[in-house]
Amino acid sequence: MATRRTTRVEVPIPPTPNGNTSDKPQPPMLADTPLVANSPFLPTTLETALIAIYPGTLLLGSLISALNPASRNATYLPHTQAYAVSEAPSYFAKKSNFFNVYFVKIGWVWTTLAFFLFVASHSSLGPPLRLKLTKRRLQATARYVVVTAVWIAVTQWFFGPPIIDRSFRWTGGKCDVMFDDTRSARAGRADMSDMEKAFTHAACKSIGGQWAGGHDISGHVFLLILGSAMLWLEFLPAVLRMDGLREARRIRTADGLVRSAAIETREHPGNMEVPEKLGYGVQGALFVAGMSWWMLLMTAAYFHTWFEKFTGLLVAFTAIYTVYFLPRAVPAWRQVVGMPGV
Ligand SMILES: CCCCCCCCCCCCCCCC(=O)SCCNC(=O)CCNC(=O)[C@H](O)C(C)(C)COP(=O)(O)O
Ligand SMILES: Nc1ncnc2c1ncn2[C@@H]1O[C@H](COP(=O)(O)O)[C@@H](OP(=O)(O)O)[C@H]1O
Repeated sequence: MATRRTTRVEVPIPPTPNGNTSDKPQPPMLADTPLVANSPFLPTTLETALIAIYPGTLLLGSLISALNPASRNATYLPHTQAYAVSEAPSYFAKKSNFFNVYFVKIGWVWTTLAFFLFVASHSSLGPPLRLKLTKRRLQATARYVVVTAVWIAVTQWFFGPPIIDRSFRWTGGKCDVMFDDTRSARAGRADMSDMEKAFTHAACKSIGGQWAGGHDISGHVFLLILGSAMLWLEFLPAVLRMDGLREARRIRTADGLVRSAAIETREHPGNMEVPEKLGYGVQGALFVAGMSWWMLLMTAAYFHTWFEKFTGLLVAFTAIYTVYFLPRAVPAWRQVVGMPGV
């Protein structure tokens, strides 16, 4: 059987505060590992740059809609969160566009496929394409389950209507059904429970009503940021040959002190097997993350108000922070979900 070529990455161990240096890999003894000054609650410089792409994309989209004459002349309809179909300023401004229907609308399927292709095929998590449960694979799955639970709660179901629909109601929105009195709309209304009538956007649309009056967090912005940020933060630490996203991350250890994440890397502190080729898993995740970026830009340019997009970003960032950053500062939470590449 062919074996994969690997590169061993040595992480330079800087001098300890008392001036000692170590030229051999040392066992992960906390007392001997260097302390780090920065807070474990904060992302590294590279992570900050990666995260800044998201608000940057929302700003760029708003700029496109403000400068594009076709957008400026089109009529924006707040109850559909879109421009009037007959005046759509671009193919991507139509809800029926191919990428919306077959990529975003079933976005969690693509994110899930890309995630598990990566987890099953990348050698940093376990033997590629072999059904072996490793701690890294289990913890990656735990991260996926938590992020998926947030996606379900925000967009699909949260002990009844999802959070997006509940927050719409809390901010004064309602289902306006006055203006559709067709036979099918009347039949739909008769079939529905009182709770459905009052609460869900999907049910409101199905009876020909208009979801109007409240704050409608952008589900597209939320889903596209949540899914793609999860993929980036999973595969970047595993493929980077530099310490930008891996060892430069700071964690709080059991003794309450802050150190480099390298000390929790198994086998040898600071060392990790890094395959030379990207492989299908990383390529798949890159493809889904790239498509998500493009659709995020299109959503930013043609749909929703800026505040609805901003709240979509905020909710997605809260979930990403809880799963990918908070564990660094909270050892008990790190035991459950781990850290990618560690
Ligand atoms: C409340 C907590 C629940 C706890 C449940 C535990 C979770 C365990 C996870 C188990 C694995 C789930 C596997 C999921 C596999 C799938 O992906 S199947 C369904 C795929 N569906 C989608 O991809 C739909 C994506 N679309 C949307 O979310 C919305 O359409 C939208 C993009 C947000 C936009 O909504 P609009 O209505 O168009 O505004
Ligand atoms: N990039 C995009 N391309 C096409 N339609 C988009 C879109 N972003 C948002 N929309 C549409 O705008 C509406 C609000 O989206 P959301 O709240 O999920 O951000 C949804 O309409 P429908 O619910 O009528 O399909 C959604 O399909």
